[in-house]
Amino acid sequence: MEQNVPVRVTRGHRHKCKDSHVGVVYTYDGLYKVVRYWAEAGVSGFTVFKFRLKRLDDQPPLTTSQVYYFRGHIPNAVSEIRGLVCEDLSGGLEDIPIPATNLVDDPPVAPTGFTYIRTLQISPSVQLPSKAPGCSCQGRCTNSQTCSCAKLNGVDFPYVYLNGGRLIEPKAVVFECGSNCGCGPDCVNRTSQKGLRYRLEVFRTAKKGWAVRSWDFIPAGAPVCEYIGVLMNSQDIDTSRDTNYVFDIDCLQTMQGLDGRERRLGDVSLPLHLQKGDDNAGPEFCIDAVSIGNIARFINHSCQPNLFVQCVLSNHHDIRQARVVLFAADNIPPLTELTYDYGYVLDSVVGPDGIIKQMICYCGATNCKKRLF
Ligand SMILES: C[S@@+](CC[C@H](N)C(=O)[O-])C[C@H]1O[C@@H](n2cnc3c(N)ncnc32)[C@H](O)[C@@H]1O
Repeated sequence: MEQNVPVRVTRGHRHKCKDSHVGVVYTYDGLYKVVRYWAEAGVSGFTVFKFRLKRLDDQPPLTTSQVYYFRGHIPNAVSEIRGLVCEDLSGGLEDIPIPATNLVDDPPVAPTGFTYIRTLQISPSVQLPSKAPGCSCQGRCTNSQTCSCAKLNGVDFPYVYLNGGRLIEPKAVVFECGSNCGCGPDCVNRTSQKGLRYRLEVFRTAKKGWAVRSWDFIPAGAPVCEYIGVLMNSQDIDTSRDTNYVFDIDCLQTMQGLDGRERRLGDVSLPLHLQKGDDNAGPEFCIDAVSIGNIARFINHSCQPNLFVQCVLSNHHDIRQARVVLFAADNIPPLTELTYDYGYVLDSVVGPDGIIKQMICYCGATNCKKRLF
């Protein structure tokens, strides 16, 4: 205090959860200044020195509040869910129900205007690629020297058998086993094909519409969901209507990286045999989830996301129609909003009238670019 040296504060929160071995969760709360100290008798009669600390300005928001928040509010039953407006948005299609909550609108409304589907719908104008040959393994693929799908990924399987399968690192494209493979549904190289694993909730926000969070801890590298909608030719998209739910399938852009993705993924390039086509031509296919889609259509953008987009090939090997799967980029604590980087280049979105469109970003990240596009 006399030398005016700030101190770092770490707080411990008692937390009985299976993910904490010591029963305490620690959060770093930033730099504080000692503004006063004094001595008083403690509960056992000994003299105890006490210090009053004041948090310094211009620091990231406190994380302590998040710990208290998620500790108290993970419901155990439907009846405990505050602001429930729909018990299962998937209408029973997913193995785990997806409740929707709304504590923002008065009266609270449920998400409307779309139909939930679990698998991609194919627009009649889209020609599907021919099927990939597949490996000849049986049961589970375990030998990366003999599994032809593992070999396509380089030296080893892209996933490890941990928590139901986790991606070791982001890749240009992940080759999974598909319909012509000899292995079964438990194969680790089908990690992204196994449906939802976490209890996800769609919740209403004040400024971003609907959003998604998980009640469960999600470990880094775990698949969260696939972006599902209608697979369309990009040129068939009617730009005069809502294009906010259209995901361009562009593995080159995804991997060469834009802003947040670039930092996270580093210098990754597509395997040579997949580098065909004109890079500047733009994506040929997209997934339109405006009126038909799954949970992924509710996931918002963040300039500091906790999910990343991974292109995955399973039944065929045409990257223009790769599956788009969202994986956890970090260990994600329960009740944290799930987000990914939409990857827009600023001023790249032009309306049907030829005027550049802009959208304000409300992600709240310290490095927020302030605009989505
Ligand atoms: C794919 S939808 C995501 C779900 C959407 N919030 C909803 O209510 O259905 C994309 C739209 O969500 C909103 N959105 C997503 N991320 C946002 C952000 N960081 N800031 C502001 N709006 C955002 C924008 O309206 C965007 O066009």
